[in-house]
Amino acid sequence: MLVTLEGLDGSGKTTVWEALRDTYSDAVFTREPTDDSWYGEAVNRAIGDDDADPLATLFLFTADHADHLSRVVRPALDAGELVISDRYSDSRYAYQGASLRDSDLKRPMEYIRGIHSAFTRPPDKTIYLDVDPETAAARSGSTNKFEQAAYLAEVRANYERLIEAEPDRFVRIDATQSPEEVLDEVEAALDDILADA
Ligand SMILES: Nc1ncnc2c1ncn2[C@@H]1O[C@H](COP(=O)(O)OP(=O)(O)OP(=O)(O)O)[C@@H](O)[C@H]1O
Ligand SMILES: Cc1cn([C@H]2C[C@H](O)[C@@H](COP(=O)(O)O)O2)c(=O)[nH]c1=O
Repeated sequence: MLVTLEGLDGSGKTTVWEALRDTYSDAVFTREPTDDSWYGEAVNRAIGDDDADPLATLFLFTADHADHLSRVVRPALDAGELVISDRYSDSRYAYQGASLRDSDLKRPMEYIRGIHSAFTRPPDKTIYLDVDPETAAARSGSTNKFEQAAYLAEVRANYERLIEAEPDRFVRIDATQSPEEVLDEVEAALDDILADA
């Protein structure tokens, strides 16, 4: 089973993902962008480059996803493992959907979903840590072009569209709560997900 954690920068995904390692010690913990491949390194260069072309950036993230799928996600799922990924394809739909809003693409999010549909493995469940863009930007420190409240507001609107399209896949958690409360709710959600599997 593939469970993903999604949300704005600073929503607390990595804090939760790290804590879950103790409780679900048999699971495979992974993330996007990957932190152990040259594809991930290329993505991180694009994140840090204010002049990086948004369409080129989409394809770098998508290449990293293809490598992540074939090298980590599919083998683990084929072996019957529980995979928990800190960010996954929805990040691309939400973030690059916003970055490409003023491009020549008519419907960027649909275009990006179309590219993925030919090869991706969709998540079985997605835990969405919901936080307002101002809190997200403040917590993340606004250190790069993605961590800006105005941009994150567009990203959040895209996440809402994704949730509206697939309400059964998403579990929304109020991520403005304390870290302890957020973790409790995520663990309860994950227990329910695994019990229903
Ligand atoms: N529920 C919370 N309440 C207040 N602060 C939090 C909460 N969860 C995480 N933080 C703090 O917010 C900052 C960002 O948290 P974290 O790295 O987990 O977020 P993230 O969603 O993984 O962000 P990014 O996507 O940018 O990596 C950290 O300083 C963390 O300690
Ligand atoms: C996977 C993915 C990520 N992003 C953005 C979101 C963040 O601002 C950075 C890095 O992610 P992290 O969780 O802070 O390490 O990249 C994106 O725009 N598109 C994606 O597909």
